[in-house]
Amino acid sequence: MNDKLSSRALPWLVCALVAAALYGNYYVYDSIGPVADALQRQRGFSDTQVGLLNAIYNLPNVVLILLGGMLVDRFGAARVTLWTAAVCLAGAVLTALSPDFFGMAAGRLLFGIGAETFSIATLAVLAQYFVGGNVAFAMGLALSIGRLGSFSSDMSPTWFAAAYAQGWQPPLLIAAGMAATSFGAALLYWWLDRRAASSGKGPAVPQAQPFVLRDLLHFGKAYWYLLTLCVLWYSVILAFRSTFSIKYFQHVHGLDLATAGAMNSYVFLAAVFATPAFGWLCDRIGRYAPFLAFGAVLLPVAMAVMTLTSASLWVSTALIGVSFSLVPAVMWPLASKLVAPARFGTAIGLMWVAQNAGIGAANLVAGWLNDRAGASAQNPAGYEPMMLFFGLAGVVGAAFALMLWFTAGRRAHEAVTHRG
Ligand SMILES: NCCCC[C@H](N)C(=O)NCC(=O)O
Repeated sequence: MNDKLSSRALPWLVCALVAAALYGNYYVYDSIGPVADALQRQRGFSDTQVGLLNAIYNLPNVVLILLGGMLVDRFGAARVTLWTAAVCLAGAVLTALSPDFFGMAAGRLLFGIGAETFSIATLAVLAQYFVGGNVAFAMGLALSIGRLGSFSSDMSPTWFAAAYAQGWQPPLLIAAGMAATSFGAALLYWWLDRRAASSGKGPAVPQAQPFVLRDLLHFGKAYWYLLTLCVLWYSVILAFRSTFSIKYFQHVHGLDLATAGAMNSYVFLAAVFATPAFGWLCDRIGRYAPFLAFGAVLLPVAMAVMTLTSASLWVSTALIGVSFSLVPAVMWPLASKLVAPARFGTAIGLMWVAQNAGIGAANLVAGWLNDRAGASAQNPAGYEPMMLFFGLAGVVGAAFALMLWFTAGRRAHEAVTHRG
């Protein structure tokens, strides 16, 4: 491998491949929402079953994320990225080809088992290759390309209208194709990493930082407020935007599938550009907690506008778009400021464990509420309990963000780096 490629271009080439792998992975994650209505009409799935297809992604990860972190430490980020991309591909193929609900759920389970560990491994890859600098920018960039995958999934009813016209299965086969692309990118990265390692030009692999239960005692109040916000905010945003929103737009606001998907997609599109921009802005002015609180408050406001007013869906979509761009841009850097660097792995691991439990539960509760109230195109009012549930969760999340701001996020607090 030539020296120039190793020293300058290699980290960015790795970043591009990781981003491409994340693109396919996020596309598959969001592929259920656009076919939710078709699954109900053509296969007779209830909303509880539709919710379960996404909940089953999260629930095993309540335990597996910790194991995934250990796998990355034990076998290295490159191998785990490749293995988990293969597991995700197998899951996506099984989901698309299954003749019944149980096979499909098994596919989504397999995909979930691979996907969250895959995400952790990709973060570890970037941390290794950008140890000399630009790590936050590289991570923000890769996350943005992942969001582009979510955007593409929501736009797929427009881009692949012919596939959607044939029913629920062709769109899921396209998702399986995206998983194959993600695997291809992971394979290419793994090959590049091996070549770099064998020529002595690979990244320095950092000392493993295992999950240490005792560390939790050292986290201050502000960390627990942030964790609670992380659980509630991601539960609302992902259970709503990635599972039920397209169907909700179709049934309650009378949009056709392509328009509903496009409306949902603008949230992700905004995040592609705005997340790194907000991150840059917060870094420049050195304030995080007020921006986090502002983003968190916008979510229940958007839910209220969507449910209680006759304002155009554009208004609530714009509000959710700002929230979806601002909160992740601030949450992860802020976490790194609230705990000592040596405990950062434990802090993030615990946030993702709780986050997965929350998103899984929110998908199940929302589906159950819709079924109980008979939510459908003929009974749009049946969606009200779900929206109330999401609204209340958003309000509690915003309250924790405000508490975080007032206890540990004032200007004087943020001027000093917390030592945890
Ligand atoms: N691929 C969608 C689920 C991502 C969950 C993951 N644990 C996470 O929080 N990623 C960061 C993000 O904002 O997507």
